[in-house]
Amino acid sequence: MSPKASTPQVPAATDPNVIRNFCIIAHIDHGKSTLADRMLQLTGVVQPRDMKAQYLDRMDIERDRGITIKSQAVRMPWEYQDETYAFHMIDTPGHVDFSYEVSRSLAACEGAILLVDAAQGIEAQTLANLYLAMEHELAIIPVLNKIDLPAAMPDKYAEEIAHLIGCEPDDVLRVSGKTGEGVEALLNKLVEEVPAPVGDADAPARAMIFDSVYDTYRGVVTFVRVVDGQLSHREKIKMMSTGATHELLEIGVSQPEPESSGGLGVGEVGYLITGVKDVRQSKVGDTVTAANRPAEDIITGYQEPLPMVYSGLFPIDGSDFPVLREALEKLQLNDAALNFEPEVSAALGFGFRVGFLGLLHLEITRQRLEAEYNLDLISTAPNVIYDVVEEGGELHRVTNPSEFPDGKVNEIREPVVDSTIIVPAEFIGAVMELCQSRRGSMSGMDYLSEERVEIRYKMPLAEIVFDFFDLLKSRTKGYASFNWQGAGDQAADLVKVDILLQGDKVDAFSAITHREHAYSYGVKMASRLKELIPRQQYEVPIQAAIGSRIIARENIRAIRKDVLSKCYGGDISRKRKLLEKQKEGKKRMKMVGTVEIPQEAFIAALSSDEEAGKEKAAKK
Ligand SMILES: Nc1nc2c(ncn2[C@@H]2O[C@H](COP(=O)(O)OP(=O)(O)OP(=O)(O)O)[C@@H](O)[C@H]2O)c(=O)[nH]1
Repeated sequence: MSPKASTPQVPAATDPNVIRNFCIIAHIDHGKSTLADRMLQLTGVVQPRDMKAQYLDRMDIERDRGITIKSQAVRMPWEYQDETYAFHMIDTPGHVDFSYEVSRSLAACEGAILLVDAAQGIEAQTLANLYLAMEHELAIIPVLNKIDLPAAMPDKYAEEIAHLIGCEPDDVLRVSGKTGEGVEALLNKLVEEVPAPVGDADAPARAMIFDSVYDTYRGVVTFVRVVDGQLSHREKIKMMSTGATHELLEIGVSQPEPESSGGLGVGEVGYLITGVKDVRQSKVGDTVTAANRPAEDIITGYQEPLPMVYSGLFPIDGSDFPVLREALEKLQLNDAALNFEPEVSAALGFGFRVGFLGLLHLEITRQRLEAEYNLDLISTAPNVIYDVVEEGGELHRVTNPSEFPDGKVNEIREPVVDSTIIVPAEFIGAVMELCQSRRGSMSGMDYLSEERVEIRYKMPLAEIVFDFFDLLKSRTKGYASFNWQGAGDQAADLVKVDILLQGDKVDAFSAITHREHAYSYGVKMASRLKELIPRQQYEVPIQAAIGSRIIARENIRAIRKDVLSKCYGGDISRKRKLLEKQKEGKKRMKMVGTVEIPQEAFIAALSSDEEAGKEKAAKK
């Protein structure tokens, strides 16, 4: 292919035969960033004087402040047997909530380094991504890292990895990202083992988006891998899922600082800037083509990011509602998976029903809303999506327990997941017991080595979203690693439990649970609320109900709180002060039916068991 007009640093449309696209699959802390540092150094793209630990991670921080572009894909030159090769190292998000994005990053590569800490062995998260890489038919380069550690057991873990991917233990490379030992050999191995990209240079352009990020100054920066043809500076491009067209204001590669070029050709990985302001116009998995000569077929595998977990977010101070709306809209610019719609709750006022990819996604979003936008929020208990088939055959997608139909239903379906747990063999019993108590059914078990096993369970998503991982950790002394992926849905015996105060339903406390767990949920909520709601001037019954059937009941006894009782003598100003204070307190009460509930009671009742425990202890 003939090179096109280009800036001096980066020739556009490099010969695909010298391109090697790879990613690094590793568990947190197994040393991905440190190894990447050594590669940047050895290939000479970062000069020794500019080198700082975790170079690429630091760029993230800068990007968050809007200064530079995050380096999702770094280009590095490498001399091998008198030829200069171009490596593209592509970053993969690590967490299961973002597994679709992981899959797109893998689809942009031909090879993957499987990086395993030589003192720890492989973990469930790594395993899940390894299987994904195998599905994409990537060349796998197994590598043990941290061999400089005294605790390293490379022979033992080389056996484990060899057994897992079907190679010889001697094929497993041994490196130290810290000292640099073995890294050069690894780079040579990448040239030898990772296939060059294949594509049709003369066909209409097709490039797959594997990441897109919002940059305050430059708008959306889209990372693509060109499959066929080529994309050039200033040309009009088209997003194939939406048909929207944009002009390519800038195109280039990161090495690792962004450097613009004349274009990108077959097999090349780089970034595009079009000036759009919203990542939803540049979605991960979508295909980019040239507007004046569009391709016919999209690159397969595109999926809309689908929320798996829903939760209601309400500002504690009702007047913050517009701030919350604006904040969510801003976050959405950089998070195509976040979706929300307004929700009104009788108990909590105006807020939003927000869909998330998983609990981590929820936590990150909530933290960002609180930290960056100074919001105090109540989030309702997260729930999964249920398909409810009513008696007449009508299908309801229920994302909020309060929408659960009251009438008779034919069938309720809930999402299930395939989960993988890796533990030392001594904990098999504990893991099985826990999974079974969460309605899991075992789908398999394999010994990775004599001491470590991989256990697979099919489980309802609703059973793992809350506290499953915490329980798993505590029952396995912290040794378990856990991963899951969606596996469709199945029918289940589920019911809605309502909580009533003085006979009125409190929508924020309604929950959908398995029939067997309904009773314990009802009892728990009723007794928790009894503690949290102050006595009123009349008796207040708290009830838990399935439909019209009451399954649990507590009473808050009547009392009139006399704030002046301790105020002896005639100091009128002190009395006034106490009465003022009482008035202030009342302002923060919410009226639910005829019952006044302090805001704090909602927060405490909706917090997890663990948090509730902490709060209780703090009060004491
Ligand atoms: N002794 C030794 N320590 C290493 C080596 N590689 C990484 N480390 C250390 O292991 C820890 C984790 O390394 P990182 O490179 O941050 O690991 P990571 O996988 O990128 O971690 P995340 O960014 O959290 O995903 C750091 O304290 C490193 O200094 C190595 O080869 N030898």
